Amino acid sequence: MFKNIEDKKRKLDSLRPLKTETVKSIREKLLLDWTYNSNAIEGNTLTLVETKVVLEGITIGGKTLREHLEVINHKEAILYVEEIVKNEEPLTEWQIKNIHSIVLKGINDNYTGIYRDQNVIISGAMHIPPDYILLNELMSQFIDWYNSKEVQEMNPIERAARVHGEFVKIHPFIDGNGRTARLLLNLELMKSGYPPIVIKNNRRVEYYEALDKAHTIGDYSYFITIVKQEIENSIDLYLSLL
Ligand SMILES: Nc1ncnc2c1ncn2[C@@H]1O[C@H](COP(=O)(O)OP(=O)(O)OP(=O)(O)O)[C@@H](O)[C@H]1O
Repeated sequence: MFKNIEDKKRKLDSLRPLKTETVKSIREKLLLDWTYNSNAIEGNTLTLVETKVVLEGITIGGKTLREHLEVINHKEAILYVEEIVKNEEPLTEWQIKNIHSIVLKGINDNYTGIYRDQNVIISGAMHIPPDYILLNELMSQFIDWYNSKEVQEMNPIERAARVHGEFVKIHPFIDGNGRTARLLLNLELMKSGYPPIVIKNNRRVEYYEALDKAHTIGDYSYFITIVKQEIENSIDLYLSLL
């Protein structure tokens, strides 16, 4: 099921140490694409080029402060996730709250790193997130599940997809769940030596439908397929330039 990607990853690993300038430019590209697409999925109207300009420190006329902050915060959250990977830190509720705090910094400060105190629905989704009263218990179970032998022995690609899916199913925060889930997905992939992936805004509908399948009938195969395709795209980018 994962053989193709594992072969490609081996090919990439055999080229290590990778050329530093090439790696730097690919990282910059993925960082920009990831930030642009993840924010676009949740409704940010800045284009790819505008997102790049904002990351260079320039403001875009007519765009809200919130949209600018979403870009700046997302880049900072990626840098934070890279540090977690570098320091081999474990996944904990505390780390998830830290990532979320960066995503929403200056946007919704009353709720940064704090579980929701209200019930929510995900518009367009079949699944209804659990009652807020249950969140402490469910998030603690989520971490126990993650640390279980079954999950730790899973193929890292499947584990990353399920971490995203199970987290966003709980929907612990009032806002920013999607962006945090995509950061957790890449955190998990990067911990296992994979490059980060970009879930493209133009695949949004397919992505939502795949998550709906996972949440309603427990079938993760559709979502795992999307993750696999995007890993191949990221690895191909490296292989094409190295
Ligand atoms: N059928 C679905 N439709 C839309 N989103 C879904 C669906 N199923 C799961 N999701 C997940 O929920 C996220 C959106 O949740 P919501 O609309 O509550 O936004 P949010 O919590 O503010 O997160 P963000 O703004 O970062 O996307 C999506 O990005 C996706 O990960």
